[in-house]
Amino acid sequence: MSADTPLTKDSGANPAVDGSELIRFDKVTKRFGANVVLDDLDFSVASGKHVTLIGPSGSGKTTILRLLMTLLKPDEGTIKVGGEYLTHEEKNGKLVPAGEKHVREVRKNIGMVFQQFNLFPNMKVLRNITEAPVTVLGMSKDAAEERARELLDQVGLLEHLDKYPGQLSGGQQQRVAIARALAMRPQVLLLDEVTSALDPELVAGVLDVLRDIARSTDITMLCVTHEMSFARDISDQVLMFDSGRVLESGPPEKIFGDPEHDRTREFLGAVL
Ligand SMILES: Nc1ncnc2c1ncn2[C@@H]1O[C@H](COP(=O)(O)OP(=O)(O)OP(=O)(O)O)[C@@H](O)[C@H]1O
Repeated sequence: MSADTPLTKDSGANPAVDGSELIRFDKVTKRFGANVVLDDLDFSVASGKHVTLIGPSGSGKTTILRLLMTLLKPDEGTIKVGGEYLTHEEKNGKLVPAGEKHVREVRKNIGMVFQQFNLFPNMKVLRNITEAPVTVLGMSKDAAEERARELLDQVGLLEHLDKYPGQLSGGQQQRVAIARALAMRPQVLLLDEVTSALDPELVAGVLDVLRDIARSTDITMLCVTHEMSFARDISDQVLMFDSGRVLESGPPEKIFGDPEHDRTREFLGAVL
């Protein structure tokens, strides 16, 4: 299957690239009061692919990531990750709202990096990374520390493992946050505008780390970004959102080079 397999419901089935579909939104609607933020949304992401969500402010991109992190619940529809319902579980042949234990299990497959880093300020860098693997996955402290060192090396921060987050620049903190997310060995990494809180001179270092991860691992990435050249570099697929729906999708060269919709052209004209 080629990387330009369409993802919208209007374009029919979306078989996964390697046969496995990692994320599936099925008729998902999310409202905040009268504001319909996601409108009967269908889309899926194939395992190992890097998918970027673009679109105007308020079009629902971050809401999608927050639903996947179970920070929000859909009003209608279902979400599956790795073939398991995130929003529901099957009991006695019936689909019922998911319980906490089920949600925790499915969510182990998902890592997220937030705009604001969200590191634990009172823990040193190494402990920030080992904490969840030890407490949630039950890894031994030694194994977790070995893995944390490998990851810190990968994000170029090995010499800072004994510092507190407050002693690091924003860009360095964000690279620690990336290492922390990867330490849980998630199948999918969610990236929510991870450079938008950074001083401009720190952006490139973080994006380089993510480019390296995209190139060197088989992790699935779902990324919300306003960094269009980064999106062009790492994406197998770009989804253009408008008013809570996928307006169009395709490989970056198509979306950035020859979009179908005027609305996409206008949006890209404003941000590029
Ligand atoms: N907790 C909330 N309560 C009420 N409204 C919300 C909440 N979270 C998001 N919204 C609204 O949902 C809509 C979509 O927000 P979302 O953050 O998903 O958009 P976005 O496409 O990521 O925008 P941006 O590019 O500006 O981050 C917006 O109108 C926003 O005001």
